[in-house]
Amino acid sequence: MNSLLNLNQVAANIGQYHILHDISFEVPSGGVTVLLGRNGAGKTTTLRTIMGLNPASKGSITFKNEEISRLKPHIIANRGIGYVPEDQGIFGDLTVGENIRVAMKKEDEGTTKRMEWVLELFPDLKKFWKKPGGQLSGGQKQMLAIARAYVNENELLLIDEPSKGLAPIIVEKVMDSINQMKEKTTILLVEQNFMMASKIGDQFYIIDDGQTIHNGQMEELKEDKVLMKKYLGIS
Ligand SMILES: Nc1ncnc2c1ncn2[C@@H]1O[C@H](COP(=O)(O)OP(=O)(O)OP(=O)(O)O)[C@@H](O)[C@H]1O
Repeated sequence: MNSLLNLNQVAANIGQYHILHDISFEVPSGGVTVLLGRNGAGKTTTLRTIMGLNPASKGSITFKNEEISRLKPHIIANRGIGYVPEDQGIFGDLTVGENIRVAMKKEDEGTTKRMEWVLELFPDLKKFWKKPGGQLSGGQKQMLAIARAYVNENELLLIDEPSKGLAPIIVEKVMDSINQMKEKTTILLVEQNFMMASKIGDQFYIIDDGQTIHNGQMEELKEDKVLMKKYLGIS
């Protein structure tokens, strides 16, 4: 098993509700793996389950061939998985610089280099370094959320719907940035915007009603109108 992350028959509950029934997929090292599916299919819950925020009730989750499904979220994060949640998780009262600093796990050369790189990628963050996070535009908040995860020495980034609520032109910008980031780290992306996902994704898994039901290369999916209509509602 050479995949970076592997989920095998994972189930998870939220309170009394069985939300994930059978999630199985692999994320190879490098590139972008995309989780697709309709609203409420279980994509966000899958990412939360990987992070231990919503622990798995059954099945196995391995990261670099080690079982992580029974570990606490901060331990999982320290193993090298960064998480950009759907609500971005930035501090509205802290400046851009402070938001990045509090996210840093180390202040070493590697962290400094990654920070410099990500500030080149998102020049707005440099420009608004002293501005409170709460006063940024939607796109800038998304860039800040991604930068906070990227500055740490992670081998895998989980990014939940980065296009959500953003204007098309800003979506393009965020997409270009993730495309550049994929040269440096492995990305597991949840995305409803199929156009965006298909441009940057290498392989995909479709989740429906808490189960992984189909997977393949993104190039193939673009040609499969029947599948897109049936599970993604795209015609
Ligand atoms: N706190 C909660 N309590 C009860 N049910 C929940 C809770 N959070 C999510 N769910 C349910 O779990 C299911 C999966 O939700 P999830 O957010 O993982 O879906 P998703 O595929 O990410 O969709 P979306 O893009 O709409 O967020 C949905 O039916 C949702 O209603």
